[in-house]
Amino acid sequence: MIQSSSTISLSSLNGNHGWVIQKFGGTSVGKFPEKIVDDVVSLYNSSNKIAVVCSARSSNTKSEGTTSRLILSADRALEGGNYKEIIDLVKEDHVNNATLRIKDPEIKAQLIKETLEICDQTATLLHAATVVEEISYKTLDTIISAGERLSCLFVAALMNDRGIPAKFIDLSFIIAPVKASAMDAASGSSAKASLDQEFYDSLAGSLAEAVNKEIPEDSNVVPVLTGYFGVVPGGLLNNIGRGYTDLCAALVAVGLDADELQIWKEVDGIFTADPRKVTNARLLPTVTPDEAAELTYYGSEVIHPFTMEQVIRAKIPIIIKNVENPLGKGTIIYPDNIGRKGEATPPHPPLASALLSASMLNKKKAPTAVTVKHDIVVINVHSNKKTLSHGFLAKIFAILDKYRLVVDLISTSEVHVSMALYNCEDGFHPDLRRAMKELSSMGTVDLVKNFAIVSLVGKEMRHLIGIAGAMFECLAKEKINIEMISQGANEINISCVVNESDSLKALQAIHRDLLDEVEVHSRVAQLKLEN
Ligand SMILES: Nc1ncnc2c1ncn2[C@@H]1O[C@H](COP(=O)(O)OP(=O)(O)O)[C@@H](O)[C@H]1O
Ligand SMILES: N[C@@H](CC(=O)OP(=O)(O)O)C(=O)O
Repeated sequence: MIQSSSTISLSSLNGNHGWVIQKFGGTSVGKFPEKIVDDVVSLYNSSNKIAVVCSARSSNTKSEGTTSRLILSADRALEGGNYKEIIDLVKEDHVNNATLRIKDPEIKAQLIKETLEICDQTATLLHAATVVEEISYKTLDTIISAGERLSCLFVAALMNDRGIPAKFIDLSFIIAPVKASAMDAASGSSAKASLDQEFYDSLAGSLAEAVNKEIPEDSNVVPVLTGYFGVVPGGLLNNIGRGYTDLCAALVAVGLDADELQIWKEVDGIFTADPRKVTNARLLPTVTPDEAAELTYYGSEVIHPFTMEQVIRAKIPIIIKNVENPLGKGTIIYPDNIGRKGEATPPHPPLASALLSASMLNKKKAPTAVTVKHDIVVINVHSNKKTLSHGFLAKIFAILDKYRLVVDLISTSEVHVSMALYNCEDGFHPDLRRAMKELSSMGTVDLVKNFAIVSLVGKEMRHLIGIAGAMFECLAKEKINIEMISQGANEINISCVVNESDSLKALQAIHRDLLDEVEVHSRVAQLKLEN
């Protein structure tokens, strides 16, 4: 295979031939597994040692994928419903996939046998849950682990089938179980659970050990690691959430002291806006970890936010690339003020900017991207106290905390609080209803749905006076009503809540006025003249 310089990993360009970690999402495994093997893994494994980390298979969208099905099966088991039909769907999907895609009869038979075993073990676990009428976070995590085990068994089999020697490595048991005390068990919590840096460092070490044990140093066998990495304190789903495979890949990269972490998706990288919604959206060559985290949190699911801290601490760059376009340059996520492994720290920003031409400066001082988070509800609480009550906010947060509700945006006065929260249910999530009931003891409470959060993100926005005004002026011009406004404490995000029905118009108008290249130059020059 011919390699253009843009396709070779950054590490091999630097003359290193160390580990490169490649993470593949569930929809890529579902839709293009042959491309993963033939076009991506084979492109890199002549120049680097490759470790592959995969998520559970989704044949269409993530919400219909294996992890979502397994979570549904657990819900069904708890309600005493028919969990078996869900497991049968998972079984059928994986057996059909193996039958269709694996050519070698021996590899195929072994894969189908192991697939059936995992599905049967999961059904047994679900049956046990129906008997005890309870599913602990550990049980739920073990149920969802089936997704990554099934998917990685398949990917390893496909690689072997297509001539790339590969070995399946199950990371489900990498973490020693945290023994819950009788008191923890009674309160349903795991008080000693702590996902601190010490935990992550030791986990990264264990992940590297698992790889080194299975793959000898001079071997060309590609380890295929389950993106599920065991029962973390407090639960993987509970404490890290969906998208945990990115974090797994990051910790593998840290443990193996990799030269880079590649996150393979179905888009060319990170764009100035969702390219499906904004035709002029531009691919960004680089973004900082803070920008990537804000974009993910506010609707552009680029990378799990916990991933960045771990790899950047180890000075490992992250590259987002497209499985369908492996020759593309992708987007590099790395801070602009920290040197990469083996490199000196780059010049301090003022010195760096002094070297840039005036036109480049104009280009730099613009927002980076605009994003929309859908399925937002707004809760308004109006205190019934006639005088200032210092416990008002504390009480509200205690109630939200009790129901594990996360507030995306908040605006407050002494007696009034408006909060925007994510709610993906058709109606309202039961915990949201319960919280509303408790909040109503404090005053008048109303809950309104069908909103979206529109966020403008960019590290340069800290120094761009007038940018908030420009964003809101743009929305006013489009006659879009703004329900709430907030500027993130980190100053790289300005967000507002608008009606869901206006969200696409808002996204496109903000991109046109503040991110389209031609518009940005004149708009930013105008902001400078005004100040
Ligand atoms: N700013 C953005 N840049 C790139 N993709 C974005 C952006 N905002 C939203 N998206 C959407 O995020 C999705 C992420 O890519 P995809 O590979 O499908 O996700 P996953 O790997 O999680 O299954 C794409 O469908 C893309 O349209
Ligand atoms: N399968 C898991 C973990 C994951 O990371 O998925 P993905 O890489 O497809 O976003 C989930 O759906 O949450």
